[in-house]
Amino acid sequence: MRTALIYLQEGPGGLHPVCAELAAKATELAGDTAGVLICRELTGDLTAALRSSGLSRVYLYTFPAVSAFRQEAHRAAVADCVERVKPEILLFGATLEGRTLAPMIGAAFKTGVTADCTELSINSEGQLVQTRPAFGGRIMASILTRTARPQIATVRQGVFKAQPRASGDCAVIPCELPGELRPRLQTGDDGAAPVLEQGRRPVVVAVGGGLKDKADLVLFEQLAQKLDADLMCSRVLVERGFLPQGRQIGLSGSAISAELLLCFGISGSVQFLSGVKGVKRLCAVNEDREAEIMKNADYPVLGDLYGVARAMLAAAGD
Ligand SMILES: Cc1cc2nc3c(=O)[nH]c(=O)nc-3n(C[C@H](O)[C@H](O)[C@H](O)COP(=O)(O)OP(=O)(O)OC[C@H]3O[C@@H](n4cnc5c(N)ncnc54)[C@H](O)[C@@H]3O)c2cc1C
Repeated sequence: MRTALIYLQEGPGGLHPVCAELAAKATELAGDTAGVLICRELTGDLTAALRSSGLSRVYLYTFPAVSAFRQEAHRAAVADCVERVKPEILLFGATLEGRTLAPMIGAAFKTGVTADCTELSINSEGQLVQTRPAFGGRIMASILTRTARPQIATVRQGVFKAQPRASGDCAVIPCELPGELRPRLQTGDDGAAPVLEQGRRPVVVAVGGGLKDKADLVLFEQLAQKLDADLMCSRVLVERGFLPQGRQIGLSGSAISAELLLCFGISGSVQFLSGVKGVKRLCAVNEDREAEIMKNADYPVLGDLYGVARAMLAAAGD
């Protein structure tokens, strides 16, 4: 029987939402589905999330002293789990954690990784067909990992639908890392900085090429702070060195699924828009009424991005 293993990432109140989406897809792809979870301790929230995941079992690595994502610790645990389970398929959410780990595991097992898949299926030869946009989104490529195993793919949040289940059985198999890594990890000091994920708050403020100067970011940082929002950007601002790549939305950045996205001075390229498909409401501020983003916005605001941002700040009581 084919086994699909999913990397389970902790999230607010249990697991990251992409885990339930991957679990639902894995059930379609394989008769046997399992997860690998790395955490400080198995909390009640995590246990509840595992029970409703539909996975048959979870391999649990507890690092009591490691409070955040540590790439060396997490890589070692996932690699150990892959050795034990020998899955045909290994899926990661396209989160910062998933995007960091998938290529490391791919390299360790000398197999391929397909990033940001938009569809996964099994062909007549039992291989995983990994479909994703290529050439800037102009074609869809179907990629096979012909011989090496596992077949590894990352998938962004919102691409597949979660299938909420009634609480069921999910066996928890406690695992320990073999070798010298263990004592070092248990002290919590593997030397790596924790990775923080951006763009997960319900409101996101995004700035783009319309921003003239790096110093102008202050206005949008203030607005984001006032709205309790994450500040994100288009690729142009990463290229100009205004903001780090971790804040980029789009095909080669993060996909977000905010309740409300406020875009300032962003044209709405196909690459940018591919990262906002999961957004519930989009407000675009642009001085060009013909800009693509204005056609895609629920609330198009024709005007100068600085003037509108100042007016919003004033309305919010600043
Ligand atoms: C393979 C590939 C991957 C890519 N991946 C990404 C990606 O992940 N994310 C991404 O964003 N891009 C990506 N790009 C780049 C993408 O094609 C665009 O170049 C980019 O999205 C443009 O960013 P922008 O709309 O912010 O800037 P611009 O195209 O410069 O648009 C600026 C907008 O601001 C408006 N504006 C200017 N001044 C003002 C003002 N004072 N007030 C109001 N409005 C104003 C203008 O009317 C314009 O619409 C990728 C490209 C390729 C080829």
